[in-house]
Amino acid sequence: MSMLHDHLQIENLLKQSNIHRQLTVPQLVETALNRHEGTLTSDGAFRAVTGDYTGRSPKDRFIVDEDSITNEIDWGAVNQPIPPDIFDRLEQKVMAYLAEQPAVFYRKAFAGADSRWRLPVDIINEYAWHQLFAHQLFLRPEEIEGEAALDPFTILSAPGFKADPERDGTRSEAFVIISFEKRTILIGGTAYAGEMKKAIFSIMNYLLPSMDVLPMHCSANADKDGNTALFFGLSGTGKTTLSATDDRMLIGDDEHGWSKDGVFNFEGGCYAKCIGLHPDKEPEIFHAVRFGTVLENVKLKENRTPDYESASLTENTRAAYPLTAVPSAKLPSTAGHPEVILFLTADATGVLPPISRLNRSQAMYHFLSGYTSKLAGTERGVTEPQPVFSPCFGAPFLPRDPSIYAKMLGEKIDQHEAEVYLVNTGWTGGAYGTGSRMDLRFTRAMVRAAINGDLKHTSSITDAAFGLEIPATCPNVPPEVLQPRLMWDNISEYEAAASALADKFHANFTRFKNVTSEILRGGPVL
Ligand SMILES: Nc1ncnc2c1ncn2[C@@H]1O[C@H](COP(=O)(O)OP(=O)(O)O)[C@@H](O)[C@H]1O
Ligand SMILES: C=C(OP(=O)(O)O)C(=O)O
Ligand SMILES: [Mn+2]
Repeated sequence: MSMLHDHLQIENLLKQSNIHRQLTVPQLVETALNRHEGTLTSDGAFRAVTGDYTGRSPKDRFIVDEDSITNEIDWGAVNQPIPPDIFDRLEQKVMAYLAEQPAVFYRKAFAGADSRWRLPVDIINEYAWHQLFAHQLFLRPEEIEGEAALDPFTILSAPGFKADPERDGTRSEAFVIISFEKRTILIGGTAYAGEMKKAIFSIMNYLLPSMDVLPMHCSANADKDGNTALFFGLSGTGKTTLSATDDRMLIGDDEHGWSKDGVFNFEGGCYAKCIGLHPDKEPEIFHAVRFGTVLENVKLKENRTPDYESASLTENTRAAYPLTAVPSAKLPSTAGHPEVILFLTADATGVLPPISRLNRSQAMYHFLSGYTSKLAGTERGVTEPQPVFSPCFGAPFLPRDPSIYAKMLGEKIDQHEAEVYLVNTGWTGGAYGTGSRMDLRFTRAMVRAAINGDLKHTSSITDAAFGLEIPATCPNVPPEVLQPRLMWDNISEYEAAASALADKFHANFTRFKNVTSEILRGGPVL
């Protein structure tokens, strides 16, 4: 490393002759191909392979422990502290590393469709395809109006720079470190593109609550009259899949804010899982794979058509495309106050009903619990569904205490009289291994019925273990599918599994101190 680059500042780095600024999509694709960063597929998409890191690496993600934020961060396994001097040294090294690369890519982009809460993001990438990803996922300068209200953050991403844990103070060669005071995100050692967007999401999750906007790990869509639905869910539960449908306008597939005026997307694109992608089942996503789209870790056949069935590189194969690639997208991606809120959960025990209506207590209880499963691939080391309680259905991205977000959601639900449903997109007829994943067509029919109001006045059956109100009928869904106990071959096995899951809910909830009795009433009745 040359001494010349000691104490390099970001502004100086950006003045170097190796910097390519604001390249267009064709320039980025061409450059990435020339640099052998990936291949062109038969549909004109750009396919990249990331190597070792094919999902997020939560154990390598840190927040710099700085005076101005230390009392506001919910420190722990999700938000791991790292000292400022370690960050400073590593930042110098990463900048020196980038300064020595033959080419580095820079662009200005934005997060937040509503300018009042918009964050400018300066993105500096070692790889042209990462810059293409950033172009597609964040908002582009040419498609926004108004001055961004927030001060910018910078992403410095150098996947080829591997940290030395002994010397650099990281846990491994990979690191994702957020400094709120320096307004910088430092990424190295991993080429998984999702780290960039989820780091910006984490920053929005820190910044917005104090501005009276609720940041949410959810997708959103709306009908022509602006009636809005939100789909909360941890990775793989169906946010992207279920929000993309030809009868509603897509607002966004993953990250939104809810302000006093309605909902707005943070992003300018989608990041869809594409394992098993099929044009009949998920046409909007399938047809978004075209020139400009980034396919990440998708296996290609000999003739360069994507093999969506193959998980040989990872289960967590991805397509990154702009909202403009989705015909039903609403631009700019803002919408009214939600009327219907769906909590998506992928229950690997096969116990939770595929859809149930939640009263206020249950809505709060289930939002705080955030019960679901981590599905294979999105996080390093997860290879089969792993039951998890992830508060607010997004714990990995919440710098603050979950109760802050939950309180805001409760107030907004009350104010706007939103209806809340719990939707199990996971297993039925038995646990993972014996049962099967809920049929996507049925889930779509249930979601549609909930949004149309068809489930409001149907008679219902109260679930014996969880006290959840299960509609007795739903258009286009066989009635037995709605009742988990009827789907299991052996009722006593079902009952044992239900009671075991209820116990897990109770045990998990002890982590929340000072919750009201109203919220506690929303828990399992067993
Ligand atoms: N019943 C179901 N509901 C939703 N998704 C399902 C269902 N069954 C299978 N899937 C698959 O699960 C995955 C859901 O992933 P995705 O929508 O990308 O989740 P998220 O956006 O929440 O991370 C998709 O690959 C989809 O095809
Ligand atoms: C990209 C991710 O999330 P999602 O599956 O929700 O899009 C992720 O968790 O890394
Ligand atoms: Mn998604």
